[in-house]
Amino acid sequence: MALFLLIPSVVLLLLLILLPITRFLSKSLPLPPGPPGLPIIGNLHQLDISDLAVYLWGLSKRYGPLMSLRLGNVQTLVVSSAEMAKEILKTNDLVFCTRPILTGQQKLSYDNKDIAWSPYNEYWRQMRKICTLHLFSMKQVNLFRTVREQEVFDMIDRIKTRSSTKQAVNLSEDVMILYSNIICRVAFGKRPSAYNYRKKGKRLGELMLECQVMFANFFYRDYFPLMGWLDKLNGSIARLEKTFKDMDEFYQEVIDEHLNQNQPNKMQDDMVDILLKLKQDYSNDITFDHVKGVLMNILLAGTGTSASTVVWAMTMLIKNPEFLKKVQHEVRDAVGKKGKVEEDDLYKLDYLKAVIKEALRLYPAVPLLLPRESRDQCILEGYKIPKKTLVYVNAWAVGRDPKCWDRPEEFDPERFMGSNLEYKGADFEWIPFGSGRRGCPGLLMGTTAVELALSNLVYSFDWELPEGTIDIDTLKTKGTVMHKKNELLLVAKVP
Ligand code: HEM
Repeated sequence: MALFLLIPSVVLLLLLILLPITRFLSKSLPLPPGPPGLPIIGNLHQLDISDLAVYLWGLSKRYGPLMSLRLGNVQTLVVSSAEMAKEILKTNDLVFCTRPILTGQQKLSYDNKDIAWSPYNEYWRQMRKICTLHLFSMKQVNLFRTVREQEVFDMIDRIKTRSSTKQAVNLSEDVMILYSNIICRVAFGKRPSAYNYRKKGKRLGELMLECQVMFANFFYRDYFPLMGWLDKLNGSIARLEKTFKDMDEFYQEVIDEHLNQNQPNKMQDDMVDILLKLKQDYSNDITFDHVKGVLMNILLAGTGTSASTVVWAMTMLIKNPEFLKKVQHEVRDAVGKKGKVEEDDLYKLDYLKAVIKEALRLYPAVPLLLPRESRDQCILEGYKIPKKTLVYVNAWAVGRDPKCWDRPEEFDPERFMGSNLEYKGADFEWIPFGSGRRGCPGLLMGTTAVELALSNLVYSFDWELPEGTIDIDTLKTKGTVMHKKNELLLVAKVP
């Protein structure tokens, strides 16, 4: 009996002694190394935001795969190797699975009532579970198959018309139109052009662009809480309010249209219908603001990411014609003279999938993933990571980690042939969709739409550089989604 009482007492005593010691030790541990900064602003003045992922990758070669920066008041960690990405996204996922509160994102997500920018909490857990089941599941993705096929075949027809005049095709523009059409039809039941009649308001495409600008905008209050007044003074807050109001009017119009049972030409069960049904079923938890927040995620997360992936894949294929030939051979062989690639054919196209994976390794659509924030203090590799540290996982750098990739700068789809690297994010040397609790829930929807478009592009045309063009540049845009900066202009020839 005495022993029965003695053992727990000893354990308790040890805990009482050890806990303060570990706390003390972890407090005295250093932060990960990083470039020295200036008082008050820290490293903010050094950041080259025109090509942030590449700039941070360069710095990490000097300071290591766990690198500290101080952005104004905000302690920041940049992660640049597969090994350390695994520490953040898997081993310590529960510590790093919340998002920072950022002014632009907070406003445009109705106070984080969305999925992407919501902090990690009970609301997010429920909403993500519900949306994964009802919006992003395989069953749901399959339901929208006809929309994807119609839109891709329409794009191919448009390119065919232009190819007969030998005009160069602006693939960046065509592919962006394609994915805006697909996402709007899947989400609202209509193409975006249906909303372009708006006289007072802006067109939907312009509005979406404005949201992206606001997401990437520098708000003083995010880094210097006492200097938020500067955001008012320089007009950032007024611009954000205006963007919010325009978007809100748009969502409201779409919702009113869906609530009106008599609307003409209505497609059955688009995403707004599903969200409105969920709002009814979970009337205590889901409001119109939640519906609008999730709509914002679908609109903005689903278009640019897929479009940039197709454009980078085509850029890489044109720059490496031997791989273009191989992938054309695979697709044309598998599909024969049918005239188009349908979704049923995609399972036969291993080489095409390898091309897309390799393009995503070298040009991940979201090169710094979405930022995370630590929910608690934690120790990594003997360094202290304080609570509320802003965390960037640099997928651009991870995809080029020489410890994981042979000839990392070379485009070679064959490295993915026969490899079991999967999209789901379990392999940390390749994380274009992130991983763990906050990994991309739209992965299946995104990859299916990318595979269908790319396979039809290489099946239907032979591609050449326009006359007088010697090579294609790989300059990138700034912002969360990394597009090719200069539009991809190519000549399409019907074989
Ligand atoms: C090629 C296409 C796509 C790529 C490369 C991509 C990539 C990503 C990445 C890197 C993240 C951040 C993951 C992290 O922090 O670990 C993300 C999050 C997210 N993506 Fe995607 N995405 C794509 C398509 C889509 C589509 C089609 C949708 C929906 C229509 C979507 C919806 C979302 C949402 C809602 C989140 C936030 C998840 C959360 O915070 O819980 N994505 N995506």
